[in-house]
Amino acid sequence: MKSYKIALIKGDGIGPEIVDEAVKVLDAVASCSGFSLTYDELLMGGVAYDITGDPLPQETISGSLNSDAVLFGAIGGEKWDSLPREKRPESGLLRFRKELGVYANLRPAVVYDELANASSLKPEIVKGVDLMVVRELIGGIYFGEPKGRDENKGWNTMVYTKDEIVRIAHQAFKIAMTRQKRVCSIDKANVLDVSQLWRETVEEVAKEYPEVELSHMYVDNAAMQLIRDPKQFDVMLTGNIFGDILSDEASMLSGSIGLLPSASVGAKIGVYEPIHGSAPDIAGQGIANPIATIASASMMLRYALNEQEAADKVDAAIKRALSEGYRTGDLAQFDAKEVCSTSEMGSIIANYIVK
Ligand SMILES: NC(=O)c1ccc[n+]([C@@H]2O[C@H](COP(=O)([O-])OP(=O)(O)OC[C@H]3O[C@@H](n4cnc5c(N)ncnc54)[C@H](O)[C@@H]3O)[C@@H](O)[C@H]2O)c1
Ligand SMILES: CC(C)[C@H](C(=O)O)[C@@H](O)C(=O)O
Ligand SMILES: [Mg+2]
Repeated sequence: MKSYKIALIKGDGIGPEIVDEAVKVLDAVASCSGFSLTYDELLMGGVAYDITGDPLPQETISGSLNSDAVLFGAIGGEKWDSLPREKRPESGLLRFRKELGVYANLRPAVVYDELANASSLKPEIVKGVDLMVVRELIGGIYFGEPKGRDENKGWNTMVYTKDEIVRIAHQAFKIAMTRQKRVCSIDKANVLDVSQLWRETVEEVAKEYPEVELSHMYVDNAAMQLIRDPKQFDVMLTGNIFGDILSDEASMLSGSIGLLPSASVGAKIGVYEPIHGSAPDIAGQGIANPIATIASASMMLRYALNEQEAADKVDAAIKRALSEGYRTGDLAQFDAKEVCSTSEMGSIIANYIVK
C-alpha cells in the first residue's frame, strides 16, 4: 500500500483546531482510497517561539523537507506582537516559505452555489465565481532590501528580478491553460518601476502561450472590479502584497474567509494552507470554520500526492455538507439547517467521504 508522510504544522490560535479536522477527513479518505498517511507534527509560530525561542526551529525545516507535503494551519497572535521582528511568528512563516522555495501561492476563490447568498454582494454577481489568484510568495516588498526602521522612519523595498517574474508568470499561464485561458496581471505600473518590469516581463512570457488571453489591470482598479464584476476574472496573476490583499477580498465573494484554501508550490515540497490567519478572536471556542483547511488538504492530495480521486471525494464531501445545510458560526445566518462546531463540521465532512 502506498504511504505518504505529511508534515503537520498546526501553529497558533485556531491552527490546531482546524488542522485536527483536516486530519480527520484525510484519514477517512485514505482508508477508502488504498493509501495510508503518517504525520510528523512540527512547530512553527508563537508556539515554537515559546518552546524553543525561535518561531522556525531548524527541525521544522528539515522535517518538512523530509515529508511528501506540508499541511499548515496558521500562526500569530497578540501575545507575540511586541517581539522583535525576527522573533515574531510571521517572520517564521516567511522564512519557512523562503527556505522551501515555494514561490507560487495558488489561492482559488470559488463560490459554492449553496452560499451564493452568503456574500455581501448580490447573489447574481457572485454565483458561478471561480477564479484563481496566483500570488508570488517569496519576493516583492516582503523580502526586498533595504528594510528597517529607526525612531522616525520605517522602510521596505519592493524588488522583483526578471527571473522571479518569469517563473511566477509561467505558473499563471500554465494554470490558465487548464481553465478558461484568461490571465489578468495586476500591478501598479502607472507608479512603480518594479511594476513596469513586471508588466513587460509578463508580456514576454505570454508569447509562449498564444491561446491565453492576457490583460493588465492596476491593483486599485482590480480591487474595485473584484466587487463590481468578479466573474470577469479567471486567473489573477500578481505579486506578494497585492495578492495577499486581493485574496482576502476575494474570500468575501464566497461568504467567509474560513472557506478559502491555498497551495504554496514551485519547489520539491509544497505547503498547503488556508488563506486566513490564527483568528485569535475566536480561538479555543470550537467555532472556527475548518473548510479552508480541509480544502487545502484536498489541494495537497491533488497537487502533491497525485491522489485525484481522493481529492474529488473530499471536495464532494465539503459540497454535500454545505448543501445539506450544515454551517459553522461564520455562515450561520445563511440557510443553516444546523449550526455546528469546528469538530462537528470535520466529522460531518469525514462521514460524507464515499468509498
Ligand atoms: N497564514 C497565516 O498563518 C496567517 C494569515 C493571516 C494572518 N495571520 C496572523 O493571524 C493573526 C490574526 O490576524 P487577523 O485577525 O488580521 O486575520 P485572521 O485571518 O486571523 O482573522 C480575520 C477575521 O476572520 C475570522 N476568521 C479567520 N479564519 C476563520 C475561520 N476559519 N473561521 C471563521 N472565522 C475566521 C477571524 O475570526 C477574524 O474575525 C495575526 O497575528 C496575523 O499576523 C497569519
Ligand atoms: C501572516 C502573513 C505573513 C501572511 C502573508 O502576508 O503572507 C498571511 O497574511 C497570509 O496571507 O498567509
Ligand atoms: Mg494574508
